[in-house]
Parts: sequence; C-alpha cells; structure tokens
Amino acid sequence: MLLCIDTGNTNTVFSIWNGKKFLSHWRISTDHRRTADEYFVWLSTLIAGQKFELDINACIISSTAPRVVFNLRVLCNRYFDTRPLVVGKPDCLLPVAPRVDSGTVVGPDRLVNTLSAFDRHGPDLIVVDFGTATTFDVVDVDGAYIGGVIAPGVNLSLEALHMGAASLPHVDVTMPAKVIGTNTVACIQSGIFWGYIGLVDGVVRQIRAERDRPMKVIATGGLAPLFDQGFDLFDAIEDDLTMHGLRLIHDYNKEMGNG
Ligand SMILES: Nc1ncnc2c1ncn2[C@@H]1O[C@H](COP(=O)(O)OP(=O)(O)OP(=O)(O)O)[C@@H](O)[C@H]1O
Ligand SMILES: CC(C)(CO)[C@@H](O)C(=O)NCCC(=O)O
Ligand SMILES: [K+]
Repeated sequence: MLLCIDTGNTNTVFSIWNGKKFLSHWRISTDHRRTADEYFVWLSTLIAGQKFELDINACIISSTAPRVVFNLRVLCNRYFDTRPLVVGKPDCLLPVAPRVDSGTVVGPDRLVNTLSAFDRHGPDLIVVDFGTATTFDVVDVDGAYIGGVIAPGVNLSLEALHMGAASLPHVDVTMPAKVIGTNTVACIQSGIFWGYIGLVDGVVRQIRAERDRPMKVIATGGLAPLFDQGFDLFDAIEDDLTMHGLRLIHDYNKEMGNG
C-alpha cells in the first residue's frame, strides 16, 4: 500500500492506495510540533474503523511547510520502514520539469496539481486551487508548470478583515443573496464572494489573453464548489487533484527504478 501525504499551510491530508485503487483519506490540521508517534497513533485509530489493515510499503510527501517534513520522514522510516519520496527534493523525479526563473522554488502542491491535471485533461490548463492561498498554475503543451498567480486565500482574507478592523466580526464564507449588503455580515460576505468571483474571472481572462490560446480551467480545494454556482468559471472541479498527482509521481518514480 502507498501512503500519500499532502501538507498545506492549514491542513494535512493522508491518503492510502492499493496500486491505482484509492482506499481512504483523512485530514489533520498542520502543526510542525506534531511528532511521528502522534501521527501514527492518529492514523492507527482511524484505520481501525476500516475494512483493511494498515500495510504501508511506500510513502510520498508534498509539503508547503518545510518544518513539517522532518517528523513525516520519521513516521515513514520508523513505522513503515520506508524512505519517503519528497516532491521538490532532487531525489524525487518528475515526469516534466517546471520552467520558471532559475533559483525559484515552486510550491510542491502546485507542481503536483499541474502534473495531475495534465494527466486528466491534457495540455493548456489553468489550475485554480482554493487553499490557504488561492493559486493559479499554468500548464504548457508538454504538461510543464510555467508559472502562475498567488493571491490570498478566501479564509485568510476573512480572517485578516476580522483581525485588522475592530468592528468587523469573523464571518463564514457563503454566497449572499444580493450584492448590496444591508448589514455588516452581509456586506463582508458580499465583498469576499463577489470579490473572489471577480478575481478568478479577471485573472483567468488575463492569463488567456497572455497565452493567446484556448485553455481549460480546472478547480480544486474545499471552496471550489462554492464559486462554481452558475458562473461557468471552471471546466471541471476535482476534489482529489493533489492526491491523484502524488500517486502518479510515486508510480513514475517506481517505473524509473527510483525508490
Ligand atoms: N463554505 C465554507 N466555508 C469555510 N470553509 C470551507 C467551506 N467549504 C469548505 N471549507 C473548508 O475548506 C477546507 C478544505 O480546503 P483545502 O484542503 O483545499 O484547503 P486548506 O486545507 O484550507 O488549505 P491548505 O491546503 O493550504 O492547507 C476545509 O478545511 C473546509 O473546512
Ligand atoms: C503558494 C502556496 C502557499 C500555495 O499552497 C505554496 O505553493 C507555496 O508556498 N509556494 C511557494 C512559492 C511558489 O510556488 O512560487
Ligand atoms: K491543498
């Protein structure tokens, strides 16, 4: 069985695969202080509720938080007796290399998302991920990541408004009935919802103009469905994009005789 770990700045998702077959996934908040033993206790408890035994013999990690990787490596070494592949490290091979300014370290989640979307949708894509940050990743004809856009994430923006303005409460993101809010909460919800619709629409439009060719838009992340309600912004929504990509990269390394 393969264990895929996707560490974002807010949440970490673990998924288990038997060959190409997806078995299960679990989410835990990202915290660099969490030890390998803590991860293992958590994972074993969750697996106890499943119909399969925990029998991991390979691991792959993508982490946007570098400090978390140490304890995840220890987890793989100590409990599963495997050396994990870590996306972005030189010993993890990628089917296509990114084309960006030299010295730039591309977020591993963005690399994984682009390779995954290319596998499912082919060339010329814009991948939008609604995570801690809202990112746009552009995929070239050969599947390479060639750059993109990083904007503050939806929940981060809501939090920033609450933190920075003494009279503004914390509100949950939702689609408001009207644009003109008639109370504070409705005004904030409108600003965030319509602001992000405008952001996505505008950025996608500009990328298309700059690339001067048809490009499909693939969305992922917990909030993607919220922004898809009748606006025709996305050609597809895929909630398992990063995990599918991690499994692909693992299989690619295995085929190449690496690890
Ligand atoms: N309507 C909503 N309002 C607020 N949060 C939501 C809503 N719908 C989904 N979510 C949140 O989206 C999150 C899933 O998003 P995702 O995994 O893409 O990003 P993340 O965990 O926030 O960020 P990162 O991957 O950068 O750690 C879940 O934690 C879920 O609580
Ligand atoms: C942009 C985020 C935070 C999105 O998760 C992550 O991909 C990251 O930390 N990236 C590093 C910088 C870059 O991708 O260019
Ligand atoms: K993510």
